[in-house]
Amino acid sequence: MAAAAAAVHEPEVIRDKAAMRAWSRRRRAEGKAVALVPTMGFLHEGHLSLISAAVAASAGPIAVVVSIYVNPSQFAPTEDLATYPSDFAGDLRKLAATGVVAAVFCPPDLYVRGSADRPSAAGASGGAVSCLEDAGGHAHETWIRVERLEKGLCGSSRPVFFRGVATVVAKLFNIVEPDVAVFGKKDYQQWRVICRMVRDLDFAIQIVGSEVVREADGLAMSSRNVNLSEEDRKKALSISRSLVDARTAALSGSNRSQEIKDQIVRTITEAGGQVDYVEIVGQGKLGACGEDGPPLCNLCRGLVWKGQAN
Ligand SMILES: Nc1ncnc2c1ncn2[C@@H]1O[C@H](COP(=O)(O)OP(=O)(O)OP(=O)(O)O)[C@@H](O)[C@H]1O
Ligand SMILES: CC(C)(CO)[C@@H](O)C(=O)[O-]
Ligand code: BAL
Repeated sequence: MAAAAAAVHEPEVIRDKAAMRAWSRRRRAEGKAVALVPTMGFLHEGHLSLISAAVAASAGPIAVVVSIYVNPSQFAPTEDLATYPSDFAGDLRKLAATGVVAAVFCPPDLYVRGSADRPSAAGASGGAVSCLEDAGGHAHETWIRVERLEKGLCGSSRPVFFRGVATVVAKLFNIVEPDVAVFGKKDYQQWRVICRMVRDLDFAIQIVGSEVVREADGLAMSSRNVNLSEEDRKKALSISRSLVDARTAALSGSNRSQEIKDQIVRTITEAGGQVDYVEIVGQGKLGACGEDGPPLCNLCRGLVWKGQAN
């Protein structure tokens, strides 16, 4: 017998901040919890798993909002803002097919821009640190910095990334006013930064961290995977392979974090990859684990690394 087709539910598309806030308030007045899944679009199964996690997080009626916004302030001018993949029509089809997404928030812009005839905060001669700071005048100038957690790991090669993420997520929280928000542990440092911001700034929002979704061959799903050539994709498999080996070493009793890190670097380098960093850290504070820090007990889930897509 054929399986019953999943219900398709066309989500409401909302582009305006005030309309989004009003929509959320109406859902709450109806007795529903509002769950937010922030994304930058070009959706894949990893994103859809966050939607399932949002539904699972709520005991009662829930209205799920997925935001699609490629946030310029988290990109350095040297990064790929202009070429970030997008397929809005495809995203809407995927969201409708889940049957559980009530609204898609896709604002054209979330920032107040300055006027070009007034000096830029970055200086008339440029010097912008993110893709947002090109406008000057009375442009956006308020930033959230999670001062310790934003440093190191991915923050070393992307010094304005977490400032941009924390600020845009706070803006999304203020606009959507969710009860629950879901983030992927693929971006492990990002998830921890957001948890800390929510704690420190008293946002009344439950933050859910959702497990990494991988392709059958182990590659973590990621929107930017579409940019990989067949050859690069094969090289990228060395990332998950090296992590599985690291976990095996840790589970079999190794407490030598430097050896484990060296082995990860070797596996990726031998496959033709270039390593930004490999660190073994505790899950909460993201501080060093192993020889220089606390014991390696959290290794299996606390590994954080950067290659493409954790
Ligand atoms: N494979 C995955 N498993 C679990 N969560 C994921 C996965 N991929 C993305 N997410 C989560 O989805 C949310 C939105 O991520 P985003 O839209 O940047 O997609 P992405 O695939 O991470 O893109 P990129 O290729 O830019 O890293 C984030 O919370 C991210 O951690
Ligand atoms: C959380 C986020 C949507 C903020 O722009 C982004 O960093 C992402 O998609 O991971
Ligand atoms: N999910 C990560 C978003 C970024 O790399 O900008």
